[in-house]
Amino acid sequence: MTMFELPPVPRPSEQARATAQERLDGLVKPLGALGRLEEIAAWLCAAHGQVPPRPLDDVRVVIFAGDHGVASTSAVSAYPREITAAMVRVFLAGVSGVSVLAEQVGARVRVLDIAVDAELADVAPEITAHKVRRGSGSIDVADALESAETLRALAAGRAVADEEIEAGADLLIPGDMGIGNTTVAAALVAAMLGLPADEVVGTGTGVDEAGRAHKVAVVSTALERAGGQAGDPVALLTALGSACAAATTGFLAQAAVRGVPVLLDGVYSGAAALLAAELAPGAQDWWLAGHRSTEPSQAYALKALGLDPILDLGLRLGEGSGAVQAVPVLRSARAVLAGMGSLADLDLG
Ligand SMILES: Cc1cc2ncn([C@H]3O[C@H](COP(=O)(O)O)[C@@H](O)[C@H]3O)c2cc1C
Ligand SMILES: O=C(O)c1cccnc1
Repeated sequence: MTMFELPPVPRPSEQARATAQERLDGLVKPLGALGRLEEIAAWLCAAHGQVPPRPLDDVRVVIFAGDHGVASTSAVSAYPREITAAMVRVFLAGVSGVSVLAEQVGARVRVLDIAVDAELADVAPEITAHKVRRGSGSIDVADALESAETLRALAAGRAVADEEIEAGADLLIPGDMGIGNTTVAAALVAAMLGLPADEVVGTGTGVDEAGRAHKVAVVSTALERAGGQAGDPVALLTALGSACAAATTGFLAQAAVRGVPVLLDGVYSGAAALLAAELAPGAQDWWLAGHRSTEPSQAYALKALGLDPILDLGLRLGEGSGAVQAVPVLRSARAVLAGMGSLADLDLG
């Protein structure tokens, strides 16, 4: 087991959750009539240790961008590797899918070049402050990273979570950008959960059936090459992950260590969450799943974490685009607790 020590994850307040449930039961509605909204309201109270929970005004998306060697050496995506760097410019220009959707809910978007296979320091120096390397290794033929790079990427993700929390984040959302990353996510989930490649590989950006079969072969080869590291998340990230996967893992683990709620997004944050929960036991108590991706590995990851997606819109974009759309649901859950009258005050004439 690779040594990677994290501070313990605090427990959300069970007392606040119970108080919230009592309050919800007394609101002016039939018992349980607000369904999942009630569960989310109680979850937020447990996270904040108070009833009602605090407003979720400051929502921050962090996009971890990087290239994956598999996309250079093998046809695993419907789009070319160069899209990754090009999309970083789109995020900076504020016209990406997640940029537009985040604006709808007043969330900020920050993009970081963790391992883009291009020189982006001239474009925006601040985005390369946590860069680990240019591209990660092609997992079917070599390790994705050196162990020291994995540790650096994990530390970078943790440092970014700290930066955002210290700047006032009420809610964090991980985003991803990296052509080929659904192949890496599938490999990580398969290795963690002991599943065959064929169960977890999806069509990503839209490969056809032959393309999916090729992805299955690539993931199977990678799993055979890396064999038997399921119990060691750091070794798994080194062998089958990428710098972005490790940074996202560190980000999710550190948010939990700091007791700050997270809305997970799609397939990439699902895979990272599985690893982060292994590194930081109890971290999943601080996360909600924003939406269900069409990628099968996300469903396995969420099930293993005991998380049930809030939205199911058939999205397959990533970037944090699904999670940001669940933000209004969380705000509604809070508003119900903060504003509804009580059944006891009902005037029955
Ligand atoms: C223009 C464009 C914008 C994107 N934004 C997110 N992704 C998403 O698609 C990629 C993963 O799918 P695959 O494994 O099939 O390559 C990642 O970059 C992910 O963030 C995009 C993909 C494209 C083409
Ligand atoms: O759902 C996702 O997260 C996803 C699906 C396909 C491609 N990129 C991301």
